[in-house]
Amino acid sequence: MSMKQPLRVAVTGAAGNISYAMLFRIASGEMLGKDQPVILQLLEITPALDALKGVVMELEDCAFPLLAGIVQTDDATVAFKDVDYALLVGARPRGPGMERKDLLEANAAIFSAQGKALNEVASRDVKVLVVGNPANTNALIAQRNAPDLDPRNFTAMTRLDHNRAMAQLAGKTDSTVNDVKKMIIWGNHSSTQYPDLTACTVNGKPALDLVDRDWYENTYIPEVQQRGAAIIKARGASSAASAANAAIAHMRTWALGTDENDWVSMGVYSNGEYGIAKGLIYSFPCTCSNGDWSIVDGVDVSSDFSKEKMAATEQELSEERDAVAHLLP
Ligand SMILES: NC(=O)C1=CN([C@@H]2O[C@H](COP(=O)(O)OP(=O)(O)OC[C@H]3O[C@@H](n4cnc5c(N)ncnc54)[C@H](O)[C@@H]3O)[C@@H](O)[C@H]2O)C=CC1
Ligand SMILES: O=C([O-])CC(=O)C(=O)O
Repeated sequence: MSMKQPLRVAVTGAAGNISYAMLFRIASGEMLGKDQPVILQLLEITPALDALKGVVMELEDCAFPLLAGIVQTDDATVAFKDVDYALLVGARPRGPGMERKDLLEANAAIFSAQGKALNEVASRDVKVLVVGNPANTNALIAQRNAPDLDPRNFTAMTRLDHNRAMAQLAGKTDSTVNDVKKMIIWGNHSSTQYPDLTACTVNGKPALDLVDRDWYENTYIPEVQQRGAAIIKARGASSAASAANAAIAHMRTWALGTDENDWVSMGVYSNGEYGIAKGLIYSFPCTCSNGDWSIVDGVDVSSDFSKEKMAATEQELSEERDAVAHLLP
């Protein structure tokens, strides 16, 4: 029997596709460690509570030794009560031909209500990951509606983009993802994101020495940017298992730390780093230790190419922020 106290983990949209690929792995210890019991606090909208009941029955039937309790509710103040981790997944997914920001109108209100609920009842150290799209701006909305919580507690998921970028590069260079270090996704989880290989290495060699500039600019970057849309086209539904995997990895890294000599990409609160407007939730290269993240300092962003790409995705985030100004106290 473990001696650790259970941690409380909220998951919203708990009867949805991503959650179905995620909850069982959280309950088995893949997110917070094989010695860390968890209490799952699951939020759904009222019409989905029956479906949620089925998911909970399955969680029970796994008899996970680390699963110390399950709460199922349609009330955010119940779901977020005293939570240490909150994975905000519940939101509408996009369909073919849509950009993620087209979901802003449908989804933004969810995150202002949930920010307020987190502010009211969550642990003061709660670590929040927003997965629901458009993730960066939804994270901004939640953060601004939680004035009593540190803005650093609110993050948005670009780990899936980071993992996609590593996998595509490993494939191209005939290596494995284990050989790829110091990948960066800058900016928005959208088609303006900038997958940057300037600092990246493969087996210790600069990635940009191993690939053609033309492939990098005209094939690689657009493929990473458009990978979500390609999956929607192929599957008829947006990525779920890979999104769940990235959410678990994001939280695990935040809680348990980054590997030596490497970093991850996280959408985090900008304090003006790299000249990015203060207050935006922008994806930066980050290291984590002791349950805290910090933005990696000193990455070379001096090329015109990098400057342009970083500014374009910042501009899009500013526009999204301005479009939801009415939800930003
Ligand atoms: N940041 C990222 O990298 C990724 C983000 N996503 C986004 O994640 C979100 C969820 O995707 P799926 O699980 O595939 O969708 P889904 O439609 O299968 O599930 C969403 C669930 O959220 C629930 N929900 C809706 N409003 C809610 C509310 N106010 N409170 C609690 N639950 C609520 C729905 O009832 C549904 O069960 C979408 O917005 C999708 O675009 C998806 C993949 C990657
Ligand atoms: O593309 C989408 O709408 C779902 C998503 O965020 C992704 O797969 O990156």
